[in-house]
Amino acid sequence: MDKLQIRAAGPLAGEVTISGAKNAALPILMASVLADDEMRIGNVPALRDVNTSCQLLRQLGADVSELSQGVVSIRPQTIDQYVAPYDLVKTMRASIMILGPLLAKYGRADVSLPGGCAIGARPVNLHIHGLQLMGAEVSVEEGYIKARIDGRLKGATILMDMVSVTGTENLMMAAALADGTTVIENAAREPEVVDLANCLNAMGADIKGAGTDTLVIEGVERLSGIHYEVMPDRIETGTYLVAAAATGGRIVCRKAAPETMDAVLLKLQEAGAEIERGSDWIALDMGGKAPLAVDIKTAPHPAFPTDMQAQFCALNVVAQGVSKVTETIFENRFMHIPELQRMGADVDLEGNTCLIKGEAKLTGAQVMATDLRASACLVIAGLVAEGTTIVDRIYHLDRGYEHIEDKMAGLGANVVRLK
Ligand SMILES: CC(=O)N[C@H]1[C@@H](OP(=O)(O)OP(=O)(O)OC[C@H]2O[C@@H](n3ccc(=O)[nH]c3=O)[C@H](O)[C@@H]2O)O[C@H](CO)[C@@H](O)[C@@H]1O
Ligand SMILES: C=C(OP(=O)(O)O)C(=O)O
Repeated sequence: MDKLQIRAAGPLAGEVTISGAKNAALPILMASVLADDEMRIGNVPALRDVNTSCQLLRQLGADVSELSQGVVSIRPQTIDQYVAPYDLVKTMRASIMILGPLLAKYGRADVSLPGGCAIGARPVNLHIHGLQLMGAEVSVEEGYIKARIDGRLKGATILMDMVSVTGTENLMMAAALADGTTVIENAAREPEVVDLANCLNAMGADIKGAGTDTLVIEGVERLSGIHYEVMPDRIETGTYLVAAAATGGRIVCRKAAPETMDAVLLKLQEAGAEIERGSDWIALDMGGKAPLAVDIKTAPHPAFPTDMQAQFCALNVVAQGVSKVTETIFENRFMHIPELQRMGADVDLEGNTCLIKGEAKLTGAQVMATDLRASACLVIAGLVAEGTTIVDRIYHLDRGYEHIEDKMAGLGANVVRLK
C-alpha cells in the first residue's frame, strides 16, 4: 500500500496548476448517461474516483475511452445494464449519482447503497424521497436501492429538508428528462451544482436558478452529447494555499476559479496572507511570517466549506493564537485530530468543536489517513513538522488530489511516494 513520506523543506514557493474539480467531474460523468450521443468531457482530473466512475459507466455498457490527457469520451448509446454493484459503489459515495440519470433515461436503476463512510452516516433519504415525489417506485432490498418508473418521471415540487449537494445534483439530473416542471427548494448552491447545471443546459436541458436555493427545471424529451470542460477544483486550490500559508510561503495557483473561493480566501487573509487574484489565478504571500490562528465554522456554500476544515486545523495548530473550529455538516469529521495530536498538536475536541492552541512544535510521526481531507491535513502538518512524517493509507488522498507529490515537489516541498 502506497505511503507518503514528508520532510520539512521551508516555505512553499512557486506555481502550481490546478486540476479539474473532482466534485464537478463526477456528476458530469454520470450525466453522460442522459445523452443520446457522445459526450466529451475535458479537464477531467486523473483520480481514483474518476476511474471508478468510468468503470461504473463501462459496467452499464457505455463505451468509455480517454482520448488524450484529461479528455474522456463516453458513448452512452450502448448502455443495456442498469445495476451499480456494491463492489464499485462501496469505494465511492458519489456513485449514488448514477441513480437519477439511469432512472430518468431507462426507467429503472438498482444502485447499491453506498458503504459506511468515515466522516458520518451520510444517508441518501433525500435522493430517494425526491424521486418518489417524481412518481418513481423506490424500495430498498438486500442493500440495493431499486427504483422504477413506467414512462417518464413527472415534474414535482421538492423541498429538501437539508441542503444536500449530491441530492440536489441527482434530482436535477432526473428532472432534466422528466415530464413537466420540477422545482427544487432549499437546493445546494455549491459551484459544482452550477457547473453541472451549465453542462446539462448545454446538452439541451432547461434549468434556471443554479447558484440560488431554488432550481426550476422544465423537463425536455432528449439531451444531446456535447464537449464540456470541468471547472477548476476549489478544494485542491484551497489545500495548496493553506499549505503555503502554514509554511510562511509564497505561491501562485494557475487555472483556478477565485470567484468560487470567497470564504476560504477571506480566512487566509485573516490568517495574515496577502492575496491577489485574477480571472483564473490566485497568488498568496505570507511575507515570510507565521500564520495567525483563525476561527472556522463550516456550513453550506457560500459559507466556509467542510472540505477545507481539516486543512485549516493543520494551519491553526502551528499558527499564533487560539482558535475554535466547528463542523456543522458531518458528525464525524475530526478524525485528523488524534493524528495531529500524535505529532504534538494541542487540541481539545468536544462534540462538533475543537479548541486549538497554536504554535505547537510538531514532530514527524507515522500517521494514518482516515479520509480524503484528513489526509491533506496530515500532509500539511508534515510540511511544518520537525523530522519525517509518513502518511499511511493514501488511497484516500488519491481519490481527490491529482499527482500531489509532483505538485508539492514543484513548490519546493519534500514529499515522496513510497511504493
Ligand atoms: C461528490 C461530492 O460532491 N461530495 C461532496 C458533497 O457530498 P454529499 O453530497 O454526500 O454531502 P451532502 O451535501 O449530501 O451532505 C450534507 C448533509 O446532509 C446529510 N444528508 C444528505 C443527503 C441525504 O439524503 N440525507 C442527509 O441527511 C448528510 O449526512 C450531511 O450531514 O457535499 C459535501 C458537503 O459540501 C462535501 O463534503 C462532499 O465533498
Ligand atoms: C467528502 C468528500 O468527497 P466524497 O463526497 O466523494 O466522499 C470530499 O471531497 O472531501
